Amino acid sequence: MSGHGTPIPMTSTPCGALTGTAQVPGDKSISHRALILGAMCVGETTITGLLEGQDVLDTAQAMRDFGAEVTDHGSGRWSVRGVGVGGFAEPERVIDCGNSGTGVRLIMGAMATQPITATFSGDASLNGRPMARVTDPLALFGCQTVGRSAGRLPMTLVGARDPIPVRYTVPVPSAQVKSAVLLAGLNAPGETVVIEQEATRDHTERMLAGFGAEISVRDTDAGREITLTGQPELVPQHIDVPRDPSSAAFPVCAALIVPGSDVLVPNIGLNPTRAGLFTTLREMGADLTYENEREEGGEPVADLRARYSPDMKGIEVPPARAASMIDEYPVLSVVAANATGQTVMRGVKELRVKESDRIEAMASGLRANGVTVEDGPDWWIVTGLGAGKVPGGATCASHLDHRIAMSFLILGMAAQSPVHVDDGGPIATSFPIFEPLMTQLGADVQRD
Ligand SMILES: O=C(O)C1=C[C@@H](OP(=O)(O)O)[C@@H](O)[C@H](O)C1
Ligand SMILES: C=C(OP(=O)(O)O)C(=O)O
Repeated sequence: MSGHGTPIPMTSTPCGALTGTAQVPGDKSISHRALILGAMCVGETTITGLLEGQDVLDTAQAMRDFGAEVTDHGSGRWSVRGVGVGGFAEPERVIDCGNSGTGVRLIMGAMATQPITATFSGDASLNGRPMARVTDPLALFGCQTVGRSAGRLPMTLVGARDPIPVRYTVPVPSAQVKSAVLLAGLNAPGETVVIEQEATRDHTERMLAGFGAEISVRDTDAGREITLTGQPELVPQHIDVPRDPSSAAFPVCAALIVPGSDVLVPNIGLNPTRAGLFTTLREMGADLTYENEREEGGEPVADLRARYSPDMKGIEVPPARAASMIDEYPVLSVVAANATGQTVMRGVKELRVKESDRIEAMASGLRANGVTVEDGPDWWIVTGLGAGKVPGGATCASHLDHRIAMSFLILGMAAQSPVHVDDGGPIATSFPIFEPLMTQLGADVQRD
């Protein structure tokens, strides 16, 4: 959904202990992929636990625009009657991906090797994000792009009539770029090979295998090499979407910094390409345990239990861990402000090209609330004040970025004075039940 409604200013007031169980919604990355791959099968894919956040709803609408039948059966149950690999219809209107980088980049990949033309756009945040990282490799398949010179949306893609498979080394650590190339490779004859120097979330590879594609992964000196055989007949699946570790991060971090808290966050996927935050928090001394560890649908899953941890210490987060916690640095910086010593985060320049420049957004909001932050092109350092010592009291800009808005609301729960955000509207893109869920745990989060 393009554009953005009236801003929703919000305030988080310091609260008493957070307690109870937090049932966070389905994984956003997996939800997008389930809809897109469902649309590329002949037959009906069924999905349970789909995240019904705006980002995913925009992908559902896009799949309808490309000819798939996407039905909402209520309570997170959805079905997709797909059109098969190479069967996308030419959309009659602009594909509006709203706020979602994952949505637009994966869908561009999926249509790039089909003989159709589509125009893509989004909100002011998405239209400011780099797209050449996707259109460059898609050009190798024979897909043409017409658009703004800076490689920004809106832009039109003319899909390749006779696609050729590619061998491509992803130049930035990005699961979205990797996935776009793999989805384009689906409709190219022969083998498409993607090499990533740093491992990023592997949901596309896992799901392609689940849908019956021939895909193999091996570790080489150049990195992780993924080989996909094009033009398979994908087989419809049932997908039970696990709960999102990136959403779980918010109640977990809140519990660690609010005195007396004890919160259970059940059924969280702990795929190693996603779980870096939890490892980091434990290294900082967080009382965070994995209960009932098990495997579900080939993924490691556990119930997370987070308890107030007043003695956390800042650490240097290993840069090699960045990809596995890339969306969690904003909320980590809030925990870091409530720890003692410095938390050093390096190798994170990708944070500057998310829904906002997340280093800049967090650094300026934290400073306004009394926290010392230093930053450079691909690093930032938060100097912790210790448990409960953040003054708070400031209004922070969310810059159309859900994770920034939620992070500052978490900051307010453990600060000395309330913290305000200028617009909580973007929270609905990934975590539409954030407010009631946090309130039910005992937080005081209000719309102004
Ligand atoms: O593939 C995905 O589902 C995602 C990949 C990451 O983006 P990049 O690929 O740009 O790192 C992440 O930040 C985003 O929230 C979801
Ligand atoms: C970066 C994110 O999403 P996207 O790139 O899909 O907009 C996110 O959810 O934090």
